[in-house]
Amino acid sequence: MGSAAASPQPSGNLTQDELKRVAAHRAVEFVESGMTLGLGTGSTAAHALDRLGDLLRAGALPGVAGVPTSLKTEAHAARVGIPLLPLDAASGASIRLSIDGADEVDPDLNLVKGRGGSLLREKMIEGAGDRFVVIVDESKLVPRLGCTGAVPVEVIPFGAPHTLGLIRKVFDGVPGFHARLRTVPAANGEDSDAPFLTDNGNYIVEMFFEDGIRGDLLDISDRLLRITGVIEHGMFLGMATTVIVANKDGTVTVINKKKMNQAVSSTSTRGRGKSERVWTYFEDEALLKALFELSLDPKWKSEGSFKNGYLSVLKATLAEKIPGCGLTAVPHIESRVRHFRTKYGAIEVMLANSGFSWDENRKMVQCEKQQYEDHCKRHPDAKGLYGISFPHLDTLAAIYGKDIATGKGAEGLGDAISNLEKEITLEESHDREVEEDSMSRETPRWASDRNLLDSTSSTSKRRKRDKGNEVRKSSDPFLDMLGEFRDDLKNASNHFGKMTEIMEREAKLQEEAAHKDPMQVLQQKSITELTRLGFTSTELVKAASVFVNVPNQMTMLFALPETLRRGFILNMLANEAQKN
Ligand SMILES: O=C[C@H](O)[C@H](O)[C@H](O)COP(=O)(O)O
Repeated sequence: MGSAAASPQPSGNLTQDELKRVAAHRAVEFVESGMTLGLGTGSTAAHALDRLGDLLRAGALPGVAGVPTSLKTEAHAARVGIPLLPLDAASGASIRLSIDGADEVDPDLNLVKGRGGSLLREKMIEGAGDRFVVIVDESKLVPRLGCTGAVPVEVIPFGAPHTLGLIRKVFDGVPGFHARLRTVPAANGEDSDAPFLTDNGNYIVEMFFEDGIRGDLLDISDRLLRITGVIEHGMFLGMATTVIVANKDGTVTVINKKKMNQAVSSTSTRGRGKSERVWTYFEDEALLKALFELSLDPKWKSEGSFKNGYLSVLKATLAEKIPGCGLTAVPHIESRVRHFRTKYGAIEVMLANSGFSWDENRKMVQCEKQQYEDHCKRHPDAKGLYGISFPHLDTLAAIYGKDIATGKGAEGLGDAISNLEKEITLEESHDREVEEDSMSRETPRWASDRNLLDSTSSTSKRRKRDKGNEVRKSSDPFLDMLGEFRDDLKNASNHFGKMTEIMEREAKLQEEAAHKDPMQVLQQKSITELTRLGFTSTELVKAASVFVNVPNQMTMLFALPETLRRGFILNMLANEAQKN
């Protein structure tokens, strides 16, 4: 969509209202010209209305119209210039997208709405559309619906005390439950007897729970709706398709319902039962938090690998944090950890290639769709990442990449070693687990530089290399050389002082290379030179891609005086980045 003004940039110390605006502006990015929208109600949705109004007035979204979920929203939308439609057969069928706030969002993206009294029209309109995007600040995320305040129920005024009694019966015996008719505060701010009236002229019963609603929400919903005086309740079950969360630090997490449902491991563990399980956002968070904590404990992680039994520790932690979650060490947790490690690696591999970048705000990889699809043909682990938020990248980097953050060699060659170590650590971690479990399983294919450039390397080749330290050969000696070089870095990387060893080995490689094809020699020489010049592993890989396509760049590198070589490569990488 077009944009009349920039979305708010994330930063620290945002107020809750600013966070609401951040989420709202992000949601408006989903709006396209010609769309009929469901327009939500409340302080968060109000920011979306303002933003839409700005865009419409700037001529950015021709043909957009909205169906308001309340009288207040109707007035607001009219004020900011959003054309309005009533909810009739035509508009109901064509509502492409609704954007609205919520009072609570649970781990399954069920919502409590209606604390502003607009739940009935909201449910009608948002239920009629194709996509329902919910916008909240982080404070709205709850472990269970009903944790933070009232769950409203719209009832007809006739016989309201009687209906209230029937509602109470549904929760008979539930400790701490109570319900009351909502009233409007008197002018002096104190309680009054005047019932609150919805836009539809109805009353609201407010239900309160001590620690949220426990039990089957659909069943509870049915029981409430079977009460004749009840018109609708504020539990929006299974309706949200996307939830946009503005986090305290101003970053945004986009949780996609489809993605959550697809978030099952594609890995099969033979002989150990099915690993398929839908993980909620909160379960993922709890898992990664526990994994991170374990990674800090040398009893459970050392030399880049988690130790036997760590899955059981994770299981116990999750059982304590999320009672009743029923997550098992194998296959559930094992499979999910592997999923995260694989996707983390896949993202790292993508980001090492030109044309891919990381959108810190949306927490997703940015690239052209075609480029992504081509990449996936060579790197299937990257599938399922296009346009999907991956909020855990930083945590995973902290878990799997923290060993490299030794503070030594923050720049230059030390950095190159560290970065390479990071990838090697990931590979080691996987192999350790393969040994733990003799069952056959997929092997992540992301932990080798070779995969950055050549997808022809097979699992069996890697296994052979890993287990027997045999020298591997691929169809491309240049890539082999990169791999060997990496192995050497791995061996030497425990201490920066081992650089001499690496360079000696490099000299030997060069000597060996002298008997090879002149192009190979040049490639080896170039990579050694780039390493000497202090380029990181990511830069090395990018440069290698250029060298493969434009060998003259290597010739030019050595034609230049040493002092100019680093600048030359930086320039080459910058040009390459611009091209993509
Ligand atoms: O009736 C009110 C609506 O359901 C609102 O969407 C909900 O109460 C959230 O409002 P706010 O964005 O002001 O927190």
